[in-house]
Amino acid sequence: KEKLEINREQRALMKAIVDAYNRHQIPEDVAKKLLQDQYSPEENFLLLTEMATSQVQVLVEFTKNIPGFLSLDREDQIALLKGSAVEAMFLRSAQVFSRKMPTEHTDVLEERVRKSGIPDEFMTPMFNFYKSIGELHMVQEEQAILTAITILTPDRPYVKDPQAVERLQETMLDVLRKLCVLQHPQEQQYFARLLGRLTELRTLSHYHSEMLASWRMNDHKFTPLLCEIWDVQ
Ligand SMILES: O=C(c1ccccc1)c1ccc(-c2nc3ccccc3n2[C@H](C(=O)NC2CCCCC2)C2CCCCC2)cc1
Repeated sequence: KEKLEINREQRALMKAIVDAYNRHQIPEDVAKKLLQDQYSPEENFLLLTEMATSQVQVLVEFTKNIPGFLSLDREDQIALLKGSAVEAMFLRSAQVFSRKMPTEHTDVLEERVRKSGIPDEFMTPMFNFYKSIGELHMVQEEQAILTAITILTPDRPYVKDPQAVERLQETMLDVLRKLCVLQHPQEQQYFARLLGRLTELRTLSHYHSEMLASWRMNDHKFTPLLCEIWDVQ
């Protein structure tokens, strides 16, 4: 029977990641804003670009605290951030959506997102993803480590030393696997289901440039950081 308990080193790794994840929260809670008012597509697009810009800054700070990340090749660090930013944004949006709140608030939030200006053809895959994340009832350690695993994906474009990234990712996967067994002893395949969400996340993120281009309004303005990260303009 392989050793299942999380050893001291893994506990330190997990603590470093969860502390960083909690320290770098999104400043303004977009859900609160959306629950307050119904905005026009233009206002919603502005809200998205503001939220997404601050989230990318938060993501960079979080990533710098992933043990081992800063010892990767500098250009690979950039390639990993660029390659995971959209996925990290959808993952964070899913976590915002599935946060514990009264049912009527979730319904209003869903309505506001549905009517925000995002083209209809993306609604089903996007909300399927949000709901599948919600059903997992992830604890914050799992959310933080899953975000780190998403960032440390070796097969992002332009990564020169994927093996170095794979070594870091495998360390995270091992901690997450043990955490899942400990946190969800009844659900045998919980860890596998969690990883399955990353596949769904990658598929959803492929749409992102069309989602942006067909946001129901014209002359979409982006911040320089988003132009860099989202490959737009
Ligand atoms: O089309 C999208 C897209 C995806 C990738 C690249 C570019 C565009 C695309 C991108 C996010 C959401 C999205 N799904 C959400 C679920 C719940 C709550 C808000 C959500 N949002 C947006 C949002 O602000 N997300 C924050 C969440 C914190 C981290 C930074 C991002 C708002 C923006 C105001 C209008 C309505 C949706 C919905 C759709």
